[in-house]
Amino acid sequence: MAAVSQSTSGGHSVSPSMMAEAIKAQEYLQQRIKAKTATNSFRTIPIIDLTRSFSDSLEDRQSVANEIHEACTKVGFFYITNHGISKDACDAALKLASRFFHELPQESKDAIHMKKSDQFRGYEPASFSSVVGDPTEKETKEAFNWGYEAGLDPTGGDGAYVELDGSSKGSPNQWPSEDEIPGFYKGIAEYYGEILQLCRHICRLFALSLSLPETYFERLTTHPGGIARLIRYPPSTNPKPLSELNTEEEIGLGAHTDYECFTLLLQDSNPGLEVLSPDGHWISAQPVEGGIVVNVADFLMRWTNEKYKSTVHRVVNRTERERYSIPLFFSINYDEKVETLPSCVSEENPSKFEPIAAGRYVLDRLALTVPGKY
Ligand SMILES: O=C(O)CCC(=O)C(=O)O
Ligand SMILES: [Fe+2]
Repeated sequence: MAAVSQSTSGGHSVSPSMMAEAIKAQEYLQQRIKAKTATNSFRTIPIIDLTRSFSDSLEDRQSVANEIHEACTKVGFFYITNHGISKDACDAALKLASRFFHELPQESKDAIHMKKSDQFRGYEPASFSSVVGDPTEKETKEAFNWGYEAGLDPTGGDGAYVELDGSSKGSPNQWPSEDEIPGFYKGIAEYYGEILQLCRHICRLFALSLSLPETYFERLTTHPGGIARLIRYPPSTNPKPLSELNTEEEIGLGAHTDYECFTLLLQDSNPGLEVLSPDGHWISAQPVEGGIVVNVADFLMRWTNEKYKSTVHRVVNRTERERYSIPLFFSINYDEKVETLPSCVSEENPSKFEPIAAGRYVLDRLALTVPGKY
């Protein structure tokens, strides 16, 4: 998850060493936004056809994993096609996003406002939060955020779900009333369930891509972290093409990296997502027919000893139409404390990182985006 509603993350205590690491990660992000290095620069985002990943042949599955390895070491972003989620299911989810923002009266949105949640859930009005943690940095997006609950998981989960801070409370999700938006929960559950299972499939490919046993991540994803959001970007009031000459952008979502393992992003047919090549060029992640965007996030970058890249991105709606997107930020079980992956360390390349629990890492990053709080 990129930073959302940081002003609601109260009560969280940060240990000095973890705090130092979170500060370093934040500084590293700022460096990447400003730095211009030719190393690892890219101009296109690879498209990976998942057809062979569903094959009975390990060789087929490994060949897709090899493409993922290439994309993650070079770009940190890729599209997947033939992923098994139908066009109808994707269209239905995007339609639900539009219904949420259009059909629900403002007072009903306010009734589930994110400030009522200590877990970043619910309705997030435009400019309520900013990924850079600076309230003067306005963003045009508005969103509805929810997280994993066992009822949304087609496997039913293992009953051991915990939140980011390691506590297990009841579901902190704030759902709109069924009377006002009939079929909303059911529609969300259908889409979320499919995406969650796709995330687990991708975990198997990630394992193969990192020369690990295919089932390596399975026991770590029995009650995964899975914050998702419906996002609406209003039409641009002054559309400008993506160009080096335009420095004043109408920022939908500021430049950031995601914090978890990886993100699966469904976007509608309007462009808006832009990915920063290390040489300073913004590359448009144009919608691809039937494609879902996958990007490596910071926890996975850390877990792979920085072998896999978590790449800076932002959203600018350059059209006169509304844009909708639905990211899901997939994490291993938040209470799982892990060391750098064994295939990413060697005598010549020792681990750069201490073991850390997945949820703790995300929470420390979020905490830092509350100006003056820690
Ligand atoms: O809306 C998009 O296209 C990207 C959203 C995103 O990057 C995020 O929510 O972290
Ligand atoms: Fe993001």
